[in-house]
Amino acid sequence: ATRKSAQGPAFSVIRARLLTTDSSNFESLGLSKATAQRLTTAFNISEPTAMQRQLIPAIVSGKDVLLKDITGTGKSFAIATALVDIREPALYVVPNRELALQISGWVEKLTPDSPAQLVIAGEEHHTDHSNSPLTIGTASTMWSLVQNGQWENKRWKAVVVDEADQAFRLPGRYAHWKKRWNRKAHPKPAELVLETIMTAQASKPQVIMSSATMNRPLRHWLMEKQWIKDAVYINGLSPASAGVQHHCLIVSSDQVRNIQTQIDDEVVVGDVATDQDIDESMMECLETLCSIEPVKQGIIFVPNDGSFSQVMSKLHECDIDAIPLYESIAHGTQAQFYVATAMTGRGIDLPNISHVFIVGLSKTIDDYMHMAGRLGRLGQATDTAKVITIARDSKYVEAKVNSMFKLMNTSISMYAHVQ
Ligand SMILES: Nc1ncnc2c1ncn2[C@@H]1O[C@H](COP(=O)(O)OP(=O)(O)OP(=O)(O)O)[C@@H](O)[C@H]1O
Repeated sequence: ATRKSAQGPAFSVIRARLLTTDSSNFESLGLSKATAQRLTTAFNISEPTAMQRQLIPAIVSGKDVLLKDITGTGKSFAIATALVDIREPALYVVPNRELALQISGWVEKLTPDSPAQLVIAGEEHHTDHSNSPLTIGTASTMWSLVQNGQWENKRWKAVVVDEADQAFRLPGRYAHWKKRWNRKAHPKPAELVLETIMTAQASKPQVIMSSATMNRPLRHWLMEKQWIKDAVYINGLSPASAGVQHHCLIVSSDQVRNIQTQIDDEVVVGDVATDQDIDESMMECLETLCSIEPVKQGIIFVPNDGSFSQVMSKLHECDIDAIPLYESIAHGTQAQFYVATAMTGRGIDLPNISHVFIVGLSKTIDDYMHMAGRLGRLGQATDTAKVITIARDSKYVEAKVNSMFKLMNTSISMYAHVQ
């Protein structure tokens, strides 16, 4: 189907559910026999998902791609696989070094003789694989290389921006004009890196933008910039993961209670304002949840880097086995709990996660979806999977959380052990 957009050029809309052709293996999608075999031997993966059946041929065709599908459907994995198979200079921009390391781990398993070049902060990652076709890194580190005159433009055949909404962080529809001006005056590193590439190259590279939460304004902004032209738009529409329970506990100094869901229909739109501190009552609630819940492995999301050490030391004081998420990704260290922020946990895929704890209100709905999206990936059995938010009792907390869940079309379940 082809749809004419009022604000941008025409682009193809392909919906995974409309698929009719036979595309039940990776070779039939355009990947080489060697890559298809490697997927089976190294990952035990032989059948593409519905979304991947659209995505891989689109990448192989060399067209620009806009990709949206729910979290955990194999977007990053399929993009990396296709780029490895194409073997031409490709740049893969990610929001955090954790995701860069995860993807480069996949690449190493796919092509042990040609590991990706990493462009991320941290001396320990500075291994020279500059002859490798694939470069993976964070926009902030790439931009500092550009500024220091150390950036090597390779005449990229393809440029990927994963978690594109996070990379460009356009102001929301209801953002104050000051915020809009500020955003214009201070472009994000991903924007600066793409400008650098587009200016340096005579022919535009293929551009692939992906995110579970890529909205229409972002798509139009990308087309206005002319970074995306005549793109294949893949809206995966995978069914939301069934079985994940969402709870929200409201904590004050003298009680922990379930959120009230029957409240006046007050809709709070736009970014949810959040209080960034974690107080003693919230920490106690977290500690209790960590001990009473049957957690196989859990991710604890904290509001910011400042809360990190506070949460880590409290968990250690209580003998709870917790480490920063980065340590697990970078060094393969295993623990029962991993601590992350919304930013450092974006896109991370860990197979055994049974619980997500979000301490403090999510800043935005998108943040919530990405944090909760560490669970129920690719239809894993999720009958005990839980996302539990621990929010401080404050004036509009009920209205904010309820309107957020309403907009996500997700229901909040009552948590059994409290009133
Ligand atoms: N066709 C497939 N069959 C089985 N497993 C797959 C397939 N494709 C990818 N996977 C696995 O699915 C997991 C999730 O993949 P990935 O992290 O790429 O998802 P994502 O859609 O990018 O997630 P997010 O939106 O959270 O960034 C990975 O562990 C990967 O090995």
